[in-house]
Amino acid sequence: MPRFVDVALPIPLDRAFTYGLGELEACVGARVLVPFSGQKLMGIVVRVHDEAPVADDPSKPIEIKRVEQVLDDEALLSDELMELGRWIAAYYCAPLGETLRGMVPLMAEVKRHFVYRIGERGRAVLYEGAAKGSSLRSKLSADDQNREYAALNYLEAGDAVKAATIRSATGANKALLDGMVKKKWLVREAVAESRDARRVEMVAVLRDSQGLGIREQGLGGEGSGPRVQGPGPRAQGSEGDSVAVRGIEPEPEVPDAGHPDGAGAGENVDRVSGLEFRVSGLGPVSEGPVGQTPDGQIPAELSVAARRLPKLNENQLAVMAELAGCGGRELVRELRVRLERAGVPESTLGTLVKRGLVRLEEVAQSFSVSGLGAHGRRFAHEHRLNEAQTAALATIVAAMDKGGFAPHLLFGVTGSGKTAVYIAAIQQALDRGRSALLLVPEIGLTPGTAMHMVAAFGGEVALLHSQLTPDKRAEQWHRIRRGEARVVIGTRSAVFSPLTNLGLILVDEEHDGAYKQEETPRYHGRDVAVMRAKLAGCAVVLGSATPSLESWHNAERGRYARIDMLERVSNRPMPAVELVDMREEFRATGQEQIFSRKLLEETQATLDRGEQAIILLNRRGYSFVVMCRKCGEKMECENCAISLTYHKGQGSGIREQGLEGDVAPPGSRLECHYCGFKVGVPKACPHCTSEHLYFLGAGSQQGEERLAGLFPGARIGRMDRDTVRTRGDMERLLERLHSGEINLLVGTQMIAKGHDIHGVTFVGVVGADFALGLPDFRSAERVFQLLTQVSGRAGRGDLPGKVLVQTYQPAHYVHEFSQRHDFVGFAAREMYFRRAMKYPPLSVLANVLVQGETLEEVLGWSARIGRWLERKKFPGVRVLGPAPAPISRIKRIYRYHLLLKAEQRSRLGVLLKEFVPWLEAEEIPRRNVVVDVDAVHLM
Ligand SMILES: Nc1ncnc2c1ncn2[C@@H]1O[C@H](COP(=O)(O)OP(=O)(O)OP(=O)(O)O)[C@@H](O)[C@H]1O
Ligand SMILES: [Zn+2]
Repeated sequence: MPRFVDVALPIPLDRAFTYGLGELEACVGARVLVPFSGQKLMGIVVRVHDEAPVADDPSKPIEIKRVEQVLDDEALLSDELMELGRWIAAYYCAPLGETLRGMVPLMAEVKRHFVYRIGERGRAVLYEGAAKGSSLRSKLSADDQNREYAALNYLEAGDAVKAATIRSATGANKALLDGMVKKKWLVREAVAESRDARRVEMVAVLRDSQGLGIREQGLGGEGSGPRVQGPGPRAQGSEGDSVAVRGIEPEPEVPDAGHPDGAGAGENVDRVSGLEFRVSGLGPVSEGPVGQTPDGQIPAELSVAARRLPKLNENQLAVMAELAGCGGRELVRELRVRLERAGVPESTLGTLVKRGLVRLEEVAQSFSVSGLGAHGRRFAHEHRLNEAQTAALATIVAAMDKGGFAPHLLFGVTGSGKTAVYIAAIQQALDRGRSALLLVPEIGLTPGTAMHMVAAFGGEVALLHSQLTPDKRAEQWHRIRRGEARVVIGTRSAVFSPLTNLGLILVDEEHDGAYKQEETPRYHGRDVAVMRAKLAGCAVVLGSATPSLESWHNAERGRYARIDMLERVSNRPMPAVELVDMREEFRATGQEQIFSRKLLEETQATLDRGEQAIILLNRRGYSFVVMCRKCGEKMECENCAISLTYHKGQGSGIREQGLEGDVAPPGSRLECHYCGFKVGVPKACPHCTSEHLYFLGAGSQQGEERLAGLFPGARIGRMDRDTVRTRGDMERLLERLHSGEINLLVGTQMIAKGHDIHGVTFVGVVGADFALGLPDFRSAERVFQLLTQVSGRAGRGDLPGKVLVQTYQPAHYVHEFSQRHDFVGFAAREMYFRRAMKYPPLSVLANVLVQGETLEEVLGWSARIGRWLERKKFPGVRVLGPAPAPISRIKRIYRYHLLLKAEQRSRLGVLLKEFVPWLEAEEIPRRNVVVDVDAVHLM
């Protein structure tokens, strides 16, 4: 028996620690509790071995500490994920323990109790036992054997149950249960002890992944013929019994049942009688490349192998149908109301839970499952994939079928219908018995994509977003690991989901900076996704209308296969983009205005036509600079080297004529957007006591106020981080846009994110090229992305769109290319600049950020690092700096940085390998020196 384990601990040290095991057993990838400098820490076993550590000084033998507790019987992190963790730690120069900690969201589980679930082997035993009687070879007494069977029976439905509950129901005590865990009949899991009952409610979930073969066919579809988008039945369960199930088909035009005057009793009953299980024989699942059928349909995708068909009475069918009709899950509270109206007894739900057809889950109340019904119906209108989509899908499916690592860049213009391709591709992965992962930059900002997925895959989706509580996150994690959720949608850390048998990884809006983690480990979710696909040996698709130059470069070098979708769906044209030269505008009007005459005209015309307009003002707040007219000083944050932003209060007393020297309305404040620091608006300049304060630069709040004055009849909405704080806020705002309740939307770059609002025909852009002046080599790329993405919101419905961009730099090449929707041209031009300046992707870059509480120590450390690098002269690496970071102080922390530019990654690797030990030897604290490999944000 191995005697030692090496444990990676969540501390900023780049090594593992050896502990003795004693009588305990542990495997690589399991969590353990160990003593560490006076405290108890949870770490992950990275090696199990027999090599006693040798002391440097033999006269002082090392005292080996013991592992206190092993928390997992099996590896929590699979070999694949452990390997990924090691790669991240090495590539991003991060301590392994801190890296692994971020990969398992279960650190909150220590003081928890255990629950038991039936395992695969337990099921086999149960069925065999039923057929042949109990095993004679067991050492247990006949009574204990009976208790074991009773426990298996009790757990058969698959739910997780506490030991105490099992004992009272079956007499099996904890020792007996743990014996069963050892035999792998049962699985043991740690879960949270207590829940805050007020914040949690129950959701009923259709258990379709359990081989029951029941799927809703579509929400409002016609119900026949193969369809590509939307929920379709798929292969599940064992292959043995070939039975195809066409599933439950709710009738098309059922009104949103959640609506008070919606589904009455009659309608629900109608829906019940409309149910049908059609069973037919079936051919093999999907042979041959998809997309080669003449009509562009996916062949054989309706093939479903189901293990057994449950017999249900009418009431039970009603509940199943109701659940299927709202995407496979619904709040129990809501469901009850509707079932009561339909005259279905309350106990029916309980019966279905007992029969294992429906599962109850707890959700935090903030998770708005309710409303999915309405969303589901809106999303449900399905499209037959067009030629480009079909070809894209065929390429992805071919890669999946060929097997092995296959990276792709899906370059699809805005409105080309990438989401439908994602859904179809995920479906194909599931049909092949494999799992799929979809990464999105931020679920809260684009709830649409997630809703589409939930509508399409119902209970098989695990949604991992930032608003999950640690408990919820842990629960989702277990669900995924058990294979109950084979489709994971989430933000960057979802790339660590414990999915097995991955078939496909999709990264939507792969250019988005939100994929970059700005704390240790500073990984890039997109690049980790590619690595995960490599380790899993599966296909990966990075999708965007404005790919990052990194991915574009990889495609040009042939590392990624490129898939193009160059046209919008349904022959919709790209919007016409026009520039307004704001210097001309000033000359003509003699006034500095936020909005040009042309922009106001176009907005008015759009509203007059009954269409919707969007106006981008990419700064939040009212004014983003407050300056003294007399001494010229700007109001800065106490903690950061950043101008304070003026946020206007909502109190009365708003003056129409500017704000100069005036008291701001009640509730007004100056705010730092980096640290959150707030102060009241001073009556006089703190530097020179002059009363002439000057408010410059219009943010979205001012934009809204001005537009309200200019268009009194407009129904205005604002979308920025002040008005949208939660996913719920965003969902409500989008709902009001979809319904047309809002016809003029003003906001920051949030409005540019993948929203698909069909009524928008005009987009106005104010001050977006301001960012061209930022000291970051990616500034042109970012402005191009923003212009293209925001333009992409126009003309997504039946009417064509128009875009007006106000600029002070009309000659900049960003405008030239974005006006023509020419990403390829832009990329070529930008690549030329990157090559000349040796910037990524034509070099490898790491940002070494030195930070500390006093300027002296920061200067001292960065100077020493600079001198060391100069002395070492690492070949193939250029060092820029040390210099103050563009934002030289944030949250009272001083910041200096050095940029390392290497011709090849291996050259940078050589440097970094020596750098970290050198820091340690020099006693420069690790947490004060951040090494940001492939840095995205250089400010
Ligand atoms: N084959 C199709 N025929 C008609 N409409 C389609 C088809 N496929 C998708 N659509 C619709 O086209 C619209 C745009 O699709 P989607 O939102 O997926 O675009 P996208 O490529 O993700 O764009 P963006 O990059 O701007 O987010 C949606 O309203 C979608 O329902
Ligand atoms: Zn600040």
